[in-house]
Formats: sequence, C-alpha cells, structure tokens
Amino acid sequence: MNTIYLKQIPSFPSTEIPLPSSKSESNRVLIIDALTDGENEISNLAEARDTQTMIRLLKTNPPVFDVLDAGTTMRFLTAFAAVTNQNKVMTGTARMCERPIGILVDALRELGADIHYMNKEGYPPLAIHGFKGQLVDQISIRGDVSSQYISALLMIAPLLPNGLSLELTGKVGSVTYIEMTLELMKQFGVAYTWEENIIKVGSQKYHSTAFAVESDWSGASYWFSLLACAESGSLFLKGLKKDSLQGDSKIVEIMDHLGVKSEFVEGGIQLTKQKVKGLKSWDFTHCPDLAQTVAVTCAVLGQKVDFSGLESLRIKETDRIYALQQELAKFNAQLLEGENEVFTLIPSVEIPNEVQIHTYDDHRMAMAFMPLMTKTNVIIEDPEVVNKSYPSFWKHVELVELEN
Ligand SMILES: O=C(O)C1=C[C@@H](OP(=O)(O)O)[C@@H](O)[C@H](O)C1
Ligand SMILES: C=C(OP(=O)(O)O)C(=O)O
Repeated sequence: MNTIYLKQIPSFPSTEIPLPSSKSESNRVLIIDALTDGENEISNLAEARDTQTMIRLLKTNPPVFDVLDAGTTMRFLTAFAAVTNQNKVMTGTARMCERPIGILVDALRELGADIHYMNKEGYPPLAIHGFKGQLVDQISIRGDVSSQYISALLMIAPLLPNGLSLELTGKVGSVTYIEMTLELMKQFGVAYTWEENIIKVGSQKYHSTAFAVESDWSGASYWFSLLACAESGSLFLKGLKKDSLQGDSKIVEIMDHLGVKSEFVEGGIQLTKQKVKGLKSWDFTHCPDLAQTVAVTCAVLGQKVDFSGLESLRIKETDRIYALQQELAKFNAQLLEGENEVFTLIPSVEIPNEVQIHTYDDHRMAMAFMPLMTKTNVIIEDPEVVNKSYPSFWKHVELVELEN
C-alpha cells in the first residue's frame, strides 16, 4: 500500500499556500458552457480529477460516461445528457454505484426523459435513451438527500421549452450549493426567481461571458485547521476573496472560535493565531464538506462539540461518519451518536507517538487528518486519493515542511 509519512511539526514560520480552484464552481461552469450557444471565456478551471473528468467527457462525448467517483459530474451530466436528447450510459466507481440518484432520475422522467436502471433501482449505472419532449413544467423535489439533484435540474431548466418551476420539499440541505448554481446561472445571463420554497427558471438562453473560477474554500479549510492545531505559525492563502460563491467560506467563522484569525488582504487571506474562544456546537447542514476538517481540529484542540446536520455524510465518497469514528479512535477521540441526529465530538485525551490513518477512498479523510502532524507523526494511507479535488495537496504540505 502507498503511504505518506508526515513527521511531527509542532509549529512553522509564515508560509504561503497557492490553493487549487473550486471543483464545484468549475463543474457548474462547464455544464453552463456546454449549454451556451456562443463562446465563453472561462479561466482558472480546477485541476481536480472530478473537473478533468467532466472536461474529458464533454469534449470526447463517448457513449459511456464513466464519471469515476465524482458526484457532481454524475448528477450534472445525467441531467445534461437526458435533456440534450442523448443516448448514454452513466456509470462510475463501485462506490458511485452505491450513491443514490433516484430522486434526480424520477424528476427527469417526469420532465420527459427516458432513463433505465441497468442494475439496482435508484442507483447508477443508468441508461439514458433521449428526451420525449417536455411533459410537465412543475416538479416537486425533496431536498434532504443531495442538493446536487436540484443544481442539476436548475442548470438544464433554461433549455426546457416551458422552463421549470421547482418546489423544494422537506428539509433542504447544502442550500449554499443551490445558491452557487443560481448565482453562476445569473452571471451567464439567466434570470430566476426564488420565493419561499419555489424556484422558477423561464425558458431562455445562456449568454456568453468571461468567468474566472475562484480558489477552493473547501481545500482552504485544511490550512485553517493546520494553523489552529499548531503551537505557532501563520499562513497566507492565495486567491481567496471575502465575497465568495462557496458556502465553505463559513470556515472563517468556525475557525474564529478555534484560534485562527483571518484578514482579507490584497491577493488572499492572512491567517494568524489568536486565543481559542471555544466552540459548543455547529450545524453542518449547509457546509457538509467541512465536518471532517472541524472534527479533527476539535479533537486535537480539546474541544467537546455537538455536531448536527451530518445526515448527508453517510452517502458521500464513503460513510464519513463511520470513517471519522474509526480514525478519531486511533488517537483516543470519539464521535458519539446521540439523540435527534446530534453527534458529540469527544476530544483526544492522549495522542500516541505515531498514528496511521486509513482514508476509505475519500480525499477529505486524507486531507482532514493532515493537521494531526502538529501533534504526532502521521502516516496517511493511499495519499493519491486527494487527486479527486486537490492534486497538489501534498506538494503544498511540503511547502510547510520545507519552512521547518
Ligand atoms: O454541488 C456541489 O458542488 C456539491 C454539493 C454538496 O453535496 P450534497 O448536495 O450532496 O450535500 C457537497 O458535499 C459536494 O462536495 C459538492
Ligand atoms: C462530496 C463530495 O463530492 P461529490 O459529492 O461531488 O462526489 C466532496 O467533494 O466532498
């Protein structure tokens, strides 16, 4: 098995981290670009495998769209292929074929798409056999499983002859990602309304424009965590802006409680250490990708915290609740399931001299446990797993190591 060894570094001098581009923004912009008649000027697309897979599939248009382990690529391309009247097989890794897609398929079938399950009802692989023409212009969709189904439908909505009125039902999670989708659509000239739980997008064209993808706030979260866990140090994260389309910019507020001060300056954000104010509870409903980062930070910093809004974590790259519980236990921290979907993070009492982290084919497991290197020697299994969203992650870790 391939591993990476992170020798303990309790503190580090000021280091500049370049950061990758956002894969969420990139994958939306690529779909919008494919649906725009004219030419767009898109820059700064992500190096993330999820984005590179999207680029390759859109460019080569093979009969089988194998998205590997990319959730957004699967969900967005399914809606795209269906309403652009294509015959396509949608598939991915074994794990991708365990991640539900029934809610999106039901909605697309209601709209007029011909889609069959090739194996298990509700899950990829799918066979898409074109579009019969728009059958309805109003759809209800539950929002508690994945916002990606909603984003997928919104992006294809302007193409529909009658547009689309989408009623969101139940608890809606990851709302910040729905907002990102709509804001990007707006930047490409598409109008929408969102009143209470109904989003309406009329039939209209996307307009060509220039768009530069922002740096990735989810990727930035690991650097906030590294500084929070370190004895001393400072970090400059390049390319981040205060007004971001990404909900994971919430990390600024979370880390303000956990000892990291953020100052937006020209060209990025300067992170310095401050007194730990403490965190009692946090709701991750709209920033689920930050949960692993914050869990490890709190475990290391001795913070007992109630985590809520973790429901979607079980159906991501791995069952992230199980994975966190297993790996936190290796340094005597716990994530205990309580009543009403609240989990309590019990921090570590004693960290062993060396900890080996299993990564469960999940990039965020590898990256979230990196900051443990401030307290002990860490071995990360399958380090290349980070390629899904942040291929240059270990190179950036070396920048911190080199300063020592
Ligand atoms: O739309 C997006 O770009 C994403 C939405 C979120 O998924 P869910 O909506 O399934 O929570 C998030 O976890 C994922 O990493 C990216
Ligand atoms: C959940 C994630 O991605 P996706 O759902 O797009 O596979 C992620 O990047 O953490």
